[in-house]
Amino acid sequence: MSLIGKNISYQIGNKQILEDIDIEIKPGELHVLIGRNGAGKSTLFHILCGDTKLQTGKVYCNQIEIESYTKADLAKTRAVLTQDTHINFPIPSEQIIALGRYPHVPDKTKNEEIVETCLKITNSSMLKRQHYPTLSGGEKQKVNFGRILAQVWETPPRYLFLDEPVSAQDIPNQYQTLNICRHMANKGYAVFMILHDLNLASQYADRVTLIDKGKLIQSGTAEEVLTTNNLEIAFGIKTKILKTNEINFIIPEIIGGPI
Ligand SMILES: Nc1ncnc2c1ncn2[C@@H]1O[C@H](COP(=O)(O)OP(=O)(O)OP(=O)(O)O)[C@@H](O)[C@H]1O
Repeated sequence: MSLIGKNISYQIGNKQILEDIDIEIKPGELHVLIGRNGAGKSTLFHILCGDTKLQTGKVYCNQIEIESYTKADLAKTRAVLTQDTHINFPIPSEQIIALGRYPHVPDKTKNEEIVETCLKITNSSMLKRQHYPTLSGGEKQKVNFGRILAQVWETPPRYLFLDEPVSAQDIPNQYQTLNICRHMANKGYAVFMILHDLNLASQYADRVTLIDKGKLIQSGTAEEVLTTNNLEIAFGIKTKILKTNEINFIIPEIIGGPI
């Protein structure tokens, strides 16, 4: 059981966005995709989760081509947190989380229990009756995280796809979100996320995949991939790596100056 992308290439007009990428997302692993703005992370992410149609290459989810899944089966197999969820009507936050249960058998008691659990673990219980459009950016992100947890809250292995899940969050909420992701991976879920914070990647990832200009640079443990050499190739920055007992901290050289 795993999600495998093979020889994935993608082009828009004359622009090559992705070139011959091979990648595997495994249950039990927290896998972080990193790279510069425009490197092709979101494009790859949306191809792997089945939201963007393949041009070249294949994606197999549990040995079955992702394109042969029905929308309903895919929704039970993997949940996707994107960066923006625009909802402008006055719907209570708990109903947003309840949307995650929509693909499943309508078991009212069980679904209500799952929604309550997902409100609780994302620290969103106090927001449950507040209308979604009135939430702050970080609160919306937590509620949407709760929604995708509710969507795959069944027996693992299932897949969680998260595009910059902590981009709007303060430090305690960042750790809370990533601790939940860690817990889900430990339970046997496959967790695949895009992160820009290299130190969070270093701290939480079992596997890091680094891409640059649509090409795979390296995939491996954080220690193998987050090297001064790779970071200079992909980000064009010089870094120092501070090794501690817990993690390797990446300290970038301050670049740029006043305009
Ligand atoms: N419709 C389009 N026409 C032209 N170029 C496009 C189009 N859609 C995406 N691109 C380009 O594809 C490249 C990859 O985009 P993508 O969103 O995958 O990057 P990313 O690594 O997720 O970046 P970021 O970190 O900024 O979110 C970018 O250079 C982007 O400008």
